[in-house]
This record gives sequence, structure tokens and C-alpha cells, in this order.
Amino acid sequence: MASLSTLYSSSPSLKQSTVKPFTSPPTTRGDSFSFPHTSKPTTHLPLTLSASRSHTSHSDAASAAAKKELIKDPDALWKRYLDWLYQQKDIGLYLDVSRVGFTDEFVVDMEERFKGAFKAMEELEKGSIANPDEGRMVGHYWLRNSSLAPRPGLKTLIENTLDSICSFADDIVSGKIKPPSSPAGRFTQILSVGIGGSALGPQFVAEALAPDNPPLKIRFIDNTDPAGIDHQIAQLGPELASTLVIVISKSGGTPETRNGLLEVQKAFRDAGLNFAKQGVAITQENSLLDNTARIEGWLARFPMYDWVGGRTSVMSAVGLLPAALQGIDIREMLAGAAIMDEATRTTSLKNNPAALLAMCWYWASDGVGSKDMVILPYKDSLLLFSRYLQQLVMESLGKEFDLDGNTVNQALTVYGNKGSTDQHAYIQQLREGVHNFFATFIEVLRDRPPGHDWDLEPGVTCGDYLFGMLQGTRSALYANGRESISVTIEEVTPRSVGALIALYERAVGLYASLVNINAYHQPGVEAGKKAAAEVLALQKRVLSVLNEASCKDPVEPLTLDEIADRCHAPEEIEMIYKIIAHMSANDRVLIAEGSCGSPRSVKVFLGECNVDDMYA
Ligand SMILES: O=P(O)(O)OC[C@H]1O[C@](O)(CO)[C@@H](O)[C@@H]1O
Repeated sequence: MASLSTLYSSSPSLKQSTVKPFTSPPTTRGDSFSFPHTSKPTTHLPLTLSASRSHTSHSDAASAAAKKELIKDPDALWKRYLDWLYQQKDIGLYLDVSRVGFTDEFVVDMEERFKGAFKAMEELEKGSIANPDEGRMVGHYWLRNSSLAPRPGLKTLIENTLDSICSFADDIVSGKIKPPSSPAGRFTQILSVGIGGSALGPQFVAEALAPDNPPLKIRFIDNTDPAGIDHQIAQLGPELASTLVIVISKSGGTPETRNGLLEVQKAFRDAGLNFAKQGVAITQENSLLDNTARIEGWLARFPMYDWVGGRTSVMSAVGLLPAALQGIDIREMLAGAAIMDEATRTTSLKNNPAALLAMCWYWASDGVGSKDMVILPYKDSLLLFSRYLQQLVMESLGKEFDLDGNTVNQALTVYGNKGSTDQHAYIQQLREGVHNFFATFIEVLRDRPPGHDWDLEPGVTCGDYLFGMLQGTRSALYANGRESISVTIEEVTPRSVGALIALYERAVGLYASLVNINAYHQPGVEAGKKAAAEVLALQKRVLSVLNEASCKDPVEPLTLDEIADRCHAPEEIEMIYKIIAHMSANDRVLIAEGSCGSPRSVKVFLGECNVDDMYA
């Protein structure tokens, strides 16, 4: 039986790719999950802001009471609104922080503290090792302005890749590149296989921007849930023959993605289709996935870069290729992000929307994540923004240690779906329950395309209701001492979506500097991955022990204690029980007698004896 990491694909062939965008010079390293520790940068700030806003301030009753004193006087509130309203004209984006109760003294303190955060960001954009644990540069800002890339080779790589994406997408959409055996004569569907940052960006962009009738429709496999995978493949039906499968994995070694690929390849084999002619890989050069795609001669391969993190990869091939295939104007998305990048480079706190967001997060959560961030887009197409931000924010800011090695357990929890839908779900608690959050309203001024509106009652449209629900909820929360930020865009367009993504990317980076953490690594994820691999290794040992006992004559059914002893893992008896319960629920060769509700009564043997012990 192949181990989890030894194979990416089960049916290698030696055909060559017809499109090879990997023609530019290689970057730095291939796939890996662990990196040598390198020295830490010196640009980071001390932990505490001031006595009143220190890491212990959220437990300070006086400070908590002061925070409840939000301005109530309408004139003063209007003045505060005017004073703090930020507008980005080229995007048509507004940021209103007037309903966050920060004080003038706090802003003065923050201005001082932001000097270091701006400096760190400037160094990052110039190519510093901003991810010290992994020894990596952090270059997602270069993707939308390649002239910022610190080396000419990187600039060329970014530009060449973008050109390859556009021309490959054009060739697929126009039918110049065809699936080998589809009656449709052209690709009609995309099946995207990836997880985390290799899925969330493409999912958000598709939901936000794909036209009603895209040239290719997209579906996602973003888990190792067999039923979920079967569902996606079943939904494709005969259109599997005209499906472009895009396998996305920066590392090229993520088990869920590998499993998704193997399942899809099996579906292709079962349908008599040649997967390689319909497969595209987006991954780092020389990763397991890249090598698999190269050896098997997949249709195309596009690069992921060492210096782009998964959660900030939506403007690399990861997000751009699927978007272009759906007819989304990716150059406009990049332009919107570039405009926002420029706008968020200013070191004037009041004129920098990302810094304003970071400042509000710090105020609202005491710089320690003491309050959750509830994201409420009042627009169905932005539904997945909160899910996208969950990874961007929580994988970046949820850290045990700061850059100096102190234990800080930093966090900023993100959740939310959309308004006004959530008003009928959990807004009740937000208004009246425990005060452990601040809200962010995402407002879209344009209700629907011009020419489609009508009054569903005199003087009032359907969109007016949505507007009223947003404004009403904002007011009702504020009246009960609940703070909120409002981000307003005029329309949901590639440009405004690109800008929104760039705004939050920058805010996360700045906030991480304020609290002195590395926003660009994710060491905590490894523990779960390692534990999962150990469970699967234990399962193989259990099967081997059972196989040996089942080959005896007569067959020797084993109790859980006996299995645990023979596995030399008595401390794992509970896990062994769970392994057996899972396998016996899934038509495996294993037979468990007794009652699942009383584990001690269970006796297990295999339905077949394998003399070669395939599990050993
Ligand atoms: O693109 P990859 O390497 O398959 O990783 C997927 C996701 O897994 C993580 O590494 C966490 O496990 C994320 O940071 C990443 O976006």
C-alpha cells in the first residue's frame, strides 16, 4: 500500500505537456512543510502600546467602561462620521470607522506605533525575509505591480505567467484547445481540486464575479470527504468528458488535494477518459504534484511561488486561471488590487484605509483578539468573503508566539455570512447577548444592473429593503454599545473585489506588525496533519495485527485490549476503537462482534485472511 506522501497519482504515463508556462527561471525552493529557523528581523515593535491599552487592558474594568461610552449625540456623531470618512475615488470605495469608539489619545498612540508597522511593510515590499521562520520573502503585492519585485527575474516570471494564463484561458474558452473525446467539442466545466488558500480565493471570486452564464462553469473539490467528491463528479455526469480539472496546491503535497486528484483520476478511468489531456496543475516547480503532472504529460502546468502564501495567492495563477476561464476580467482584478495597494502605502494613518482597519481591530479587540470580527456583506455575491477572510485573518493572526518568542496566543476570530439573512439567525445575540464582537458591514451601493429596478411598493424597491436592513442593524447595534466598521463599494466588479482583497491583505500585515507576530507562517496547522498521519499509521498496524490473528485456524477474534497490546499501543485503545468502528461502518473486510455502545464487549476479526499481509 502506498504511503500518503509517496505518490501523487496512480497512473503515470510519459506524455509531455502541450503548454509549459514553467519556462522562466526557477525561483527558490520546492515543496516542503518545514523550514530552517532563521534570524528574526529587527523592525518589530514592543508589545504594549500604553498602560491603558496593554495586553491586559481588556480585563481592566475602567477601560471596558470607557469603551462603552460611545458618542450618542447625533451632531457629534455626524461630525465624527465626516471627520473619519475615507474615500478611494478610483475604486469607488468608502470606509467609515465612525462607529468604532477609539479616542483621540488612542489615535495619537497608534500613530507612533504605526511608524514601525509601515516601515516593516515597506521592507516586506522590497523583498525582506518577512516570514522569518520559513526564511521566505512575502511577495503577493508584486503580483499586481511586477515592477515592485526585488529582482528582474521575478518581474519577468510574474509577467510571463500572467500572459500564459490569459492565452491558455483564451485557447480553452475559444475551443482552440479541446477535450479529446467530448461531443461538446470544447471544455464546458472546471473542476478545481484544492484546499485552504488553494480553494477559498477561487471560490470567493467565482461566487462574487462569475457571470450568470460563464464560458466554463466551476465546481470545487476542497476536502477528502468521499461523498462530497462523489457528489461533484456525479453532478458533472457526461460532462466529465468536457471538464478541465485544475489541481491547485502550493506545496504539491497536501493529502486532501492528492486524494481528490486520485478520486477524479479514477472517475476518468472508469469513464474511459484520458485524464492527462484534461488536467492542469498549479503548484511550485518540482513539487510532487508538479513532477506528477510533468511525467504524466498533463495539458498544462502553472507556477506557484515560494514567496506567495496560500492565503494570499488569489492573484497568482491560483485565483487568476479559474477566474479567467469563467470570463472574469483578471487584469481589472489586478488593477483594483494595485490601486488599493498604492492607497494603503501612505504612512498617514487617517488616509490609509488598511491602517484604519488595523487600528479599529486593535481598539475593538484590545490588540489581543478579545472580541470577534463579524463580517456582514449585504450582497449575496459576497457571501464567501467572510469565509475567505476567516483563513486570511485567522491563519495569519492566530499565533502562539510573537516574533521575540514570547507566548502571546494572538487571535482575531472571524465569522459571518451575509445580511440581511443573518438578521434572521444570530443578530439577536449580537444585539442583546454577550458583548464579544465588533461588526463589519460590507455595503454595495448598486442594487442590480441598470434598467432592472422596479418599485415593489410605492417609492420602494427590493434593494431599498436591503439597504434599510443594513442601516437599521448598524444603528440598532450601535444604540446598544456595539461597535461597527462599514466598508462601502459602489458595485461588485473585478476592480472592487481586487481592491477589497488587497485592503484586507494589507490590514492583516499591518496588524501583525502592531502585535509583533509573523503573519505569514502557520506552524499550528502541522500538529493536526501530523496527528492525522499517526492515526492512519495506527490503522495499518491494527489491520496487520488482525490479519495475523485472522489467518490462524481457527480464526482468533481479538478484543480491543488484545489489539492494543499487539500493536504495542495500549495508550491508543480509544483510537483503536474508533478506527474499528469507522472501518466496520464502511463495508471493510473487518467483522466486529458485540455492541458498539460497550467497547469492551467488541471482538474483531477480518473476513479474509491475506497471507502476504498487505497491511504490513
Ligand atoms: O496549497 P497547499 O500547499 O495544498 O496548502 C493548502 C493550505 O494548507 C495550509 O498549508 C494549511 O494546512 C494553508 O496554509 C494552505 O492554504
